[in-house]
Amino acid sequence: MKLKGTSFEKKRGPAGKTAPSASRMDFLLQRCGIRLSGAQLEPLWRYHQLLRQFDAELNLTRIHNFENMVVKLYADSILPALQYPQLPSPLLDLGTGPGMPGIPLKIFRPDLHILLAESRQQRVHFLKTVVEELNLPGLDVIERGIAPDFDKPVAGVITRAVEPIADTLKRVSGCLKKNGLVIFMKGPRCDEEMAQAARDCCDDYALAEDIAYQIPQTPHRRRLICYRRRVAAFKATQAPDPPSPYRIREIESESNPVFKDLKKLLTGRGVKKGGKTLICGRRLVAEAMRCAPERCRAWIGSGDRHEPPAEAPYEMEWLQLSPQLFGQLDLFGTRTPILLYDLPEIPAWDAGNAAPGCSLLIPFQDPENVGAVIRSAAAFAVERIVLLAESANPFHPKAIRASAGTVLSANLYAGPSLKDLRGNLPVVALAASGRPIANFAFPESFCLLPGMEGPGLDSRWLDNAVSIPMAEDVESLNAATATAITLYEWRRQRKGE
Ligand SMILES: C[S@@+](CC[C@H](N)C(=O)[O-])C[C@H]1O[C@@H](n2cnc3c(N)ncnc32)[C@H](O)[C@@H]1O
Repeated sequence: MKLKGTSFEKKRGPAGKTAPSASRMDFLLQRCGIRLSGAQLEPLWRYHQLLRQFDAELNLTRIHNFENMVVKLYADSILPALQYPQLPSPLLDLGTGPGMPGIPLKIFRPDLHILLAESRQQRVHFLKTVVEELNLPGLDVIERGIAPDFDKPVAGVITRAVEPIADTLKRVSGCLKKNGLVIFMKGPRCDEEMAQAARDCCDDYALAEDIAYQIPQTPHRRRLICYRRRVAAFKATQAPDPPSPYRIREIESESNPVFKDLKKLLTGRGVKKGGKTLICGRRLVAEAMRCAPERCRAWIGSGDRHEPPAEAPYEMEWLQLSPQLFGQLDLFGTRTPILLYDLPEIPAWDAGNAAPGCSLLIPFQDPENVGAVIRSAAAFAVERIVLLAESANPFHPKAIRASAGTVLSANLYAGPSLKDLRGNLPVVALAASGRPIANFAFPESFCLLPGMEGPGLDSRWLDNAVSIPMAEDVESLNAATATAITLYEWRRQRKGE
């Protein structure tokens, strides 16, 4: 992928040092254990350029050396996501200054909804410019100082270089939900602050994590200190909480229009038309609420009133269905509440862009195969998952379940139909007649094309096909299984380099 105003080639500076570039930034991040896709590197590089541009006038950071900026600002901001992957969302970055850690974190973890809170007007102006330029959904600026009267509900707070722990814990008392997390990015010596917090805030917060680590390949030591809130957010006005924050609607009749719309979501066509899906199963529902609370539209229950969990968004509706109606939606018989979930936009795939790595083209018509292959693609860190027009909807409830939820945060793109795939694409196809995979060296950049279930592959792709050896009397492997084996071999070769 080519970035605006730069190139991925290494450049030499005047003194023989490697000049700043996106590829140098990528290299430095990788040394810190952080791997970004091209689609993540581009906005980070753009952010870096804006930070440099505005810094001269606004004095945004004291770190100016390129390599230090990458390591001490961007890598430092991203590493909490590797140390503590269960980051909550929405996540308030309290005192973000020029956007640390919130902006690099958002680029690394696009699934998080991040609120950048900053009290100084000039910095707010810079943040708004960055947010507009990067155009990342789920990245907002809160232009005010956070105090206990700030009552927008959040599931977590993260903060770096702002103030002592106890002060922040008190400051977020109006917005942090019960069981929410406050994550402090600290240096190694913060025991005194923690002792103070234990004295002042132990009724409202419990220490949940204390993770010591080092920025890899550097001597810089860090600590991630997390506190879990034991109590509900206090309203600054002390007004009593309403009995339930959710609108509850009882549905008993098959002819209820809301129920009829829900039933349509049991087919791929209904999911596509309605722009929504049903997520079933306790773990997947919790995962979806954590990753994208803003997409959660309704909590669908039956029988005993299982309240939505504390991290659920208040705007969500609560539908209570009769057991008979619920049974019709409970495709997998989990008997646990189902989530009505807004689909994310799937951007169009740019086939002309020879981006590095693997673009997995999916033609499968069985939603379970689509889900299973997305799960494998996530496991083997495929760069792009391209859904061809023939593919079943990846958000069909069966696909979501087969993907074990990985579809909710996968790098999905919408591709053309099989017949419109350009003949000059660097396609590696999968076919029983192909050359044995063990003798094949995967190129740097390619499109992996498995055959459709049933008809298999169009003959125009057979020249560059690989096959997985099987016992003689077996006709074929399941398409998703064959793809998983191929991805394993691709990854193995890449690691061996
Ligand atoms: C030392 S800077 C750190 C900025 C950033 N977190 C970083 O690590 O680079 C602290 C920032 O927090 C902001 N700030 C301080 N108190 C705040 C509050 N109560 N709400 C929002 N922002 C605050 C300040 O304006 C300043 O920009």
